[in-house]
Amino acid sequence: MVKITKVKSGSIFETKESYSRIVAVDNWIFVSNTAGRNYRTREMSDDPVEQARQCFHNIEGALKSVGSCIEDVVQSRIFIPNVADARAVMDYVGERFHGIDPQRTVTCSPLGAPEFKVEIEVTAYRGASKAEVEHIEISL
Ligand SMILES: N/C(=C/C=C/C(=O)O)C(=O)O
Repeated sequence: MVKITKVKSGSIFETKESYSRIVAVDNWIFVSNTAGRNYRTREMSDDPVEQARQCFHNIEGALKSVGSCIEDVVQSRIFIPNVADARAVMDYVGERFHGIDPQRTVTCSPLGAPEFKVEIEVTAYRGASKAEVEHIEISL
């Protein structure tokens, strides 16, 4: 029997707009597009890199709640509305994913409101961090 776990993490929108921070289907873990807001205090920095830091904090906490971790991430989608913020944000994201190397999509397109400078969505596979990984390098 498939096991499905749905996690709400404190964003007021999770209830208002009927979504989960995480839906875990057996070992596959789908994390919603996550803002750089502290959901408890409702504080959010104006600085895009600080927001990215908080996005990772939120995602890591959510993954932990289902027995997973950032090292289990296999896919990432980074949304940065302002192209001018992309270099700094992606340098930070690159540091955080160093050695994890998930699949990645980056897009510079509008988010729900102008104060959101970055949002991050990931997919993880519980236990991926402990799996044997074959690294292949090709030249295209
Ligand atoms: N994308 C999101 C926006 C939420 C903002 C907020 O709680 O103010 C999210 O993280 O779900």
